[in-house]
Amino acid sequence: MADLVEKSKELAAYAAVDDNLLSTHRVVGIGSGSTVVYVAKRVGQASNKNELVCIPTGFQSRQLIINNGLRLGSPEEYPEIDIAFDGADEIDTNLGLIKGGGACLFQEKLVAACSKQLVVVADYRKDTGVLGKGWRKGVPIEVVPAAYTKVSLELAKLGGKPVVRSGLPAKAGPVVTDNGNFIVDCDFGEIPPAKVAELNAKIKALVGVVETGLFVGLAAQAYIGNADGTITKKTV
Ligand SMILES: O=C(CO)[C@H](O)[C@H](O)COP(=O)(O)O
Repeated sequence: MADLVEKSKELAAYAAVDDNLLSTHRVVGIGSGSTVVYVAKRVGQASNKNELVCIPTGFQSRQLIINNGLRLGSPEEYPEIDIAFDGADEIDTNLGLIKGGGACLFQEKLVAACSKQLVVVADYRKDTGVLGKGWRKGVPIEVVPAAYTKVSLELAKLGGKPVVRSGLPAKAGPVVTDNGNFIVDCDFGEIPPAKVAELNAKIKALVGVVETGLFVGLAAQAYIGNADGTITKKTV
């Protein structure tokens, strides 16, 4: 099982890079998570790797860029990104996403918003069709620490079950993001594809919320590695 999942991540990532990284591309966003490890490896093998600048979505992503011999840039220097590759926790039929399992959702959304094209790479477990059906419950929400109790109360009024993400067993207390904030994982149950944008807007409107892990209208394509060694390609 673990081998199948790992193989499907590699399949999806390699195919996504091989199909979409063009010789004309110069600025490439590199997402976060275990599937993106294979993206960074494949970009590091590209014939035009020395002409690329790679924009990270967090600490892990920076390390992947450096360790694969790629040139590191920042959204500050490169606010226009040709293409970005990133993982997802769940993918719906409109290519709406839940992201932030690795607590990198703010920088992931920043890079996605700067990119002309976001290509999602994932194993078959993430292709849930409807957000909120996956094994990892809840929408990750990055919240300024001083506001977490206020925001949690308001998320409950929106119908969610908020839980501040704990750092245990590595840390007693909340997970702290690369931006110094907390993550509140809020379970809203199943979110129909047509309702994702509305829920995202309601959460974003709460004072103290930095960003949500709901990605709406950002992904252009998804590459899903299947357990049988095939790839499902989805576009909007
Ligand atoms: O959003 C993310 C990190 O914040 C990841 O892309 C998401 O959690 C998927 O990770 P993986 O490829 O390890 O399943």
